[in-house]
Amino acid sequence: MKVAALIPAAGSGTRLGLGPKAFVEVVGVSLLARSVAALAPHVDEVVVALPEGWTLPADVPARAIVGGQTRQDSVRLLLEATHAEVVLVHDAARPFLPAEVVRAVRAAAQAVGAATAALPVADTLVRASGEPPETGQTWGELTPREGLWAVQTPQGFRRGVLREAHARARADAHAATDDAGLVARLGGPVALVPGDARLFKVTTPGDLALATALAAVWDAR
Ligand SMILES: Nc1ccn([C@@H]2O[C@H](COP(=O)(O)OP(=O)(O)OP(=O)(O)O)[C@@H](O)[C@H]2O)c(=O)n1
Ligand SMILES: C[C@](O)(CO)[C@H](O)COP(=O)(O)O
Repeated sequence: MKVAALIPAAGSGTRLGLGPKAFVEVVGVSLLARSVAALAPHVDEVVVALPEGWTLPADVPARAIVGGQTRQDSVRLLLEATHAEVVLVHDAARPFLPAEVVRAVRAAAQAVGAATAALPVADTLVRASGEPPETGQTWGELTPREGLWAVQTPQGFRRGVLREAHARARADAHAATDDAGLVARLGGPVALVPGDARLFKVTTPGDLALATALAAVWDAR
């Protein structure tokens, strides 16, 4: 059974503020190169969605397409660019991807049809309320965290399952923040596979500082 890694990397990195985020380097290696290196040994091919006008560095073992306006568009275009039976969708912005998570998501996707890495929420959760001018947002309503998981990538799918979910979302003009949610929206089962704290998404300058510190340990493994 052919397996492809699909890497949405076409974002502009607005919150980080350093240009297209996939090309930002952590200790000399880009987020994209780190994500591709983590997935390539586990799959038959790696396909990456890049911002228009950007090219894949020669030492990154992948095939590139031009991404879309949103992450959801980029993943839909990636799905059209492969014939693999199973796909692993992984954010370029999550560079520290343990091999055991890749293996577990792949196995669950093959067994169930859809699976995602995720972690049980460990913090107290509250919905913020209002925007008072001087103090900012205030405590609104406490949200019980029991049973809540924070969703990561990789997310694995039988390709037909995810194609159908994207087609239906497009027909309904439905936007979602991830791909497993599109499958769940149609009533399909999605397995939750234990992720990893190191698999955080590099989103803000604070995350980049954390990534730089972690890279020293990660690269010495
Ligand atoms: N049109 C888009 C938007 C996002 N992504 C990718 O989806 C992943 C998660 O998106 P995010 O972390 O939000 O990245 P950006 O969109 O670049 O960040 P920002 O929202 O701060 O601009 C990233 O690997 C990003 O490159 C993509 O392929 N195509
Ligand atoms: C797919 C994702 O990483 C799962 O947590 C997340 O939803 C991406 O969100 P973003 O706003 O596109 O970064």
